[in-house]
Amino acid sequence: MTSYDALLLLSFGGPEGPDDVIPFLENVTRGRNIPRERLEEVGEHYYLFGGVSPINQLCRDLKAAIEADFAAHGVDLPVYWGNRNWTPYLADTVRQMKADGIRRAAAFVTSAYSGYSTNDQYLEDIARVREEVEDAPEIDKLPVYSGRPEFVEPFVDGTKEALSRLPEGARIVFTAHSVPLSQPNREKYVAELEEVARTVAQKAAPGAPWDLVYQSRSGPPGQPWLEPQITDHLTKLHGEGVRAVAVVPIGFVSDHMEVKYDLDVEAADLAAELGIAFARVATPGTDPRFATLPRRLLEDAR
Ligand SMILES: CC1=C(CCC(=O)O)c2cc3nc(cc4[nH]c(cc5[nH]c(cc1n2)c(C)c5CCC(=O)O)c(CCC(=O)O)c4C)C(CCC(=O)O)=C3C
Ligand SMILES: [Fe+2]
Repeated sequence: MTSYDALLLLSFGGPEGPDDVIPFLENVTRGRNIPRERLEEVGEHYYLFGGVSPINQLCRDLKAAIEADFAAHGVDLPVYWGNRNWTPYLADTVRQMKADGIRRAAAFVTSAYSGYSTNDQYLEDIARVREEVEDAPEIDKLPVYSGRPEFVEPFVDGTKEALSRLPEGARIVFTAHSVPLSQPNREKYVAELEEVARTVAQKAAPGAPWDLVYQSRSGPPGQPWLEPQITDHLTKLHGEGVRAVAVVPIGFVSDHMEVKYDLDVEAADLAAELGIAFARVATPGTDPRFATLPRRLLEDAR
């Protein structure tokens, strides 16, 4: 069906136990000017979960769901998995692909948006590893998919469901990972987030008020990042009399640590303190619609 002979699932990576946490954080932040205190703080988030990030199992599950979708639709392509920051490292995966005779792979990245952290940095990873591995297969990143219904629809259903559980007058609060204002292609990232937020709000609750806010900021205090942060925003909403929120993490494809800690622990605890009813909507994860997306993008790439 395509000129590709493999699909590569390309992700962020995360620690698999307490001893992995510091080396993982060092991998993520090498050369990126993140204060030591922030690293120690984030390390604690991982220790709270036994040093295991949810992201690796989420990738295994997504890989299995993609393989099942391929099998159900007669797509005879092997699926490989590699990460930027932890095992299985992309370089090792690419060596395995080469050993298996793969010549040209399409990469499906676990991030839906344009922007540096969300797209360009993954392109850099691919380019670097292809330099590193002699005679490496060609690897084309599949297009940004934030506008695709296979990504958006699970958020629509989740938002409807959350609103149905919350009292009247709930505010829809979309969240995404903050990035420095100076980051290349930040405008494209924000424009796509606004588009997804608008679409989900319109489909889930036409006319209902919504906000787009940010989370998981990590740079030095003086450096401007995208704002407001969800915690400040909850305090502000409380001041305006809002007593219920549906929090929709449109910036992410799976319920990994930034969702499990920064939303389900930190933001949820603050909401409880403020007396705000809080419902967090699931990310696409292994939603069957989302699992069809690599196949659909491959069909388009044909
Ligand atoms: C836009 C964006 C996404 C979404 C796109 C995508 O999904 O790829 C994302 C995802 C993720 N970020 C993750 C983890 C971390 N990100 C960090 C640091 C940073 N993230 C940034 C941006 C983003 N990050 C930035 C600009 C930094 C500053 C350093 C730098 O410029 O690179 C740090 C350092 C410590 C800290 O938080 O300060 C950690 C540990 C995990 C794994 C979670 C798990 O283990 O389950 C995931 C999926
Ligand atoms: Fe991050």
